[in-house]
Amino acid sequence: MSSRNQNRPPHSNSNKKVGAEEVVKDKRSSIEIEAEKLEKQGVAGRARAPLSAMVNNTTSDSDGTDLNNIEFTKEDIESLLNEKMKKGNPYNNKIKVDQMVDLIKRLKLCVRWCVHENEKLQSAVESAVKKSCDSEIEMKNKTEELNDTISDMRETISFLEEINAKEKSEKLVAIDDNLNLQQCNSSLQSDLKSANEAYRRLEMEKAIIVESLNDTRDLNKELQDRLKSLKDSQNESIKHKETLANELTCLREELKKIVDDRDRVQGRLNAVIEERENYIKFKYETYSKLDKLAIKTEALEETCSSQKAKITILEQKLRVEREKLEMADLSAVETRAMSEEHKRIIRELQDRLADKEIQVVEGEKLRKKLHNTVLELKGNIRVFCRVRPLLREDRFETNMVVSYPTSIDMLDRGIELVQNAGQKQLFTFDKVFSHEASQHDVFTEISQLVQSALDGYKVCIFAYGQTGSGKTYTMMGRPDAPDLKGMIPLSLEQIFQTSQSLKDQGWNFKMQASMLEIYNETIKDLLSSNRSSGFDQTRADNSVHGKQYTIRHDKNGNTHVLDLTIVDVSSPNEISSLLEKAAQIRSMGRTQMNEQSSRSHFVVTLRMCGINENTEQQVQGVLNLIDLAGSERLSKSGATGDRLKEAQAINQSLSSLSNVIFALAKKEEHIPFRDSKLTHLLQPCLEGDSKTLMFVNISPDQSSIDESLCSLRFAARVNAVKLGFHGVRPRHTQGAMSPALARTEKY
Ligand SMILES: Nc1ncnc2c1ncn2[C@@H]1O[C@H](COP(=O)(O)OP(=O)(O)OP(=O)(O)O)[C@@H](O)[C@H]1O
Repeated sequence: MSSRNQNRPPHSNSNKKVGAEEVVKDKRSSIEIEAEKLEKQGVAGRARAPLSAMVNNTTSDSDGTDLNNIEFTKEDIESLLNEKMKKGNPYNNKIKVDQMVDLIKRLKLCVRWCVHENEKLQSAVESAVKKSCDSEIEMKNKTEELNDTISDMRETISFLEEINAKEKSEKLVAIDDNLNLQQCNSSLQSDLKSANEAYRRLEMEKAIIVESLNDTRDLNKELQDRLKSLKDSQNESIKHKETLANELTCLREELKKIVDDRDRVQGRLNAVIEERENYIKFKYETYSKLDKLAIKTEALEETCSSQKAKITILEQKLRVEREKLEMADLSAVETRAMSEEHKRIIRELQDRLADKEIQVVEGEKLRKKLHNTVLELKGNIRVFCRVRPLLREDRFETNMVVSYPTSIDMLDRGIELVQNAGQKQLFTFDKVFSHEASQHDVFTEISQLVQSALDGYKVCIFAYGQTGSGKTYTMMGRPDAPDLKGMIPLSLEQIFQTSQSLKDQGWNFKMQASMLEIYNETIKDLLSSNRSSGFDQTRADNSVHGKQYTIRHDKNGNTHVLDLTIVDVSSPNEISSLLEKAAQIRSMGRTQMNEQSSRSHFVVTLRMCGINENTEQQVQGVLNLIDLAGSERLSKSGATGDRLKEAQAINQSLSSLSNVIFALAKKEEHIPFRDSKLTHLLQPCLEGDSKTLMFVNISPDQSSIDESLCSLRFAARVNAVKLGFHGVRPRHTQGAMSPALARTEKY
């Protein structure tokens, strides 16, 4: 500001100008006065030319004098005006005139110079006024520009102030959040200080600009008032403008620097914020880890303290135990000696126990051998008699026609048939089951026989009796009641269970099942996949295909029905489903004696082949389970047509069985096995190499007394038949231990 004031033109210059004007005025007035004087003196006749004409003669005189090269001072003019005529000859007019002319000439020249100078001044004033106007307009424009610049600067300043405030708040937050960032914050604060300084400088510059603007305005007024000083003022203004422009440039540069600084600070601030966020994240993670570590440390400290306590206790215990040990060491030798003695006794006892176990096994073997020998020596077909209870159909019957002798030798072996006259006919069998005997009671008696099949024997169990006497009930049970399973399903289940338990002893059994019926002297395959279920379908199948199955017996006494379906079975469930299938297909019909009468002989055969992988023993057993069709008296049954034909066929095959039995009983040479399919099939069972059991089923009602008597007589004959297999052993080597004999714990 001072410099600008210093640059301002001093007022003395304008005073000088004013002085010059006064000098000109003075010159003009003095010239005019001199001219008036000359006119008065009459010596200025030639100088009376109009003043304006002299004035108009600007640059050169009429005599060619260049006015620019001439300069009259005030003293020159005053001396010229005060010049008097030189004293000489007062009468010499010529000299006086010449002097006058010379003076006039000089005066004229002086006047012309004055006029010329006046014109120059006037043109200078006009150009100065014009320049002043131009300068004023220019100043106005510059003033506006400066005003715009100032408003821009103000906006920039307010923007910078906002940024400043924001930066300040962010800095404060950063300072609060993180003390570690104080260093960064201090640098930011220094940046902020520099920004504030720049801002203050800008403020000062702004005040300077405002002041200079005011000065410029004052100057402008002064220039208007004092036109003479315009040139200097203009120069001054130009200089001032240049200065302002320079300052503006400087300000812009500074502003640019500030913006750059601000961007840099912003970048650093962003980096600081990012660093701060990372730090906060790291801080939280560290805190959580620290918390976990603190928890773990606490837990470990607790564990340590508890462990220490335990260690202390254990150390105490250890001391006590050591003391005890020391005490115990003293008696250890004695104890060891006692222990050795005890061990010796235990070893002796174990040896004796093993010997006893071997003796038990051998004893059991012997018992089984003797049991089988007794059975074999007995030599006849065993007969069990079973009486069924009275049924609802027998409701008109009041008394049973059977009774059971109670003497000791007859208990469970004798049965009496009470005839009309009260006469009792006694029959004895290997076992008699009263009408109260359950399926379980019956099976308990045959289970050992069934078991013989697994030992390699051929076993045959069949049920004989008049129709409706309980053969199917005994052999198959009731299909709708699992608790009333008959001998066939119970026997097969036992075979599978026992074969499973024998696996522990190294026995592996392969089972094969076949099921057939003999209907009207024709064999029918009940497991054939070609036939569907149903009585009628069976007949149709047979009639269509008319397949004849041939019965063959090999030299080992095994029976083969050629082309018969043989199914490998490995579980009781499989055999149960086969039984179910066969029972559905089996020929059944209604007779007067039985609602569901078996119209065929039903034969289930299970072949079992056992191999002991430990002893390499092999056994082959066969279990035949047969439910025979019921005999009936044709006159009583009232059967006709197909039923009559069926009944005749049944009776025929049963009488063939009787004939075979009678022939065997009489030891005839020819045994008519081939008279019927049934006897042909049963030949090996009746000939010898089998253990055969016959159930004779009895109806206890009065109306069946004759059939019951026939059945009992027939059974008695069967019971008396001596089979010719004395001394015959099962298929495995004589004397070798069979699977059943090996099962010492069970039998
Ligand atoms: N021990 C018994 N306990 C209860 N009911 C029995 C007994 N024995 C047989 N029955 C019943 O007597 C009826 C005739 O029995 P089952 O069908 O077994 O005789 P069956 O001798 O097979 O006759 P068929 O020769 O005509 O086939 C059936 O209803 C059966 O349930």
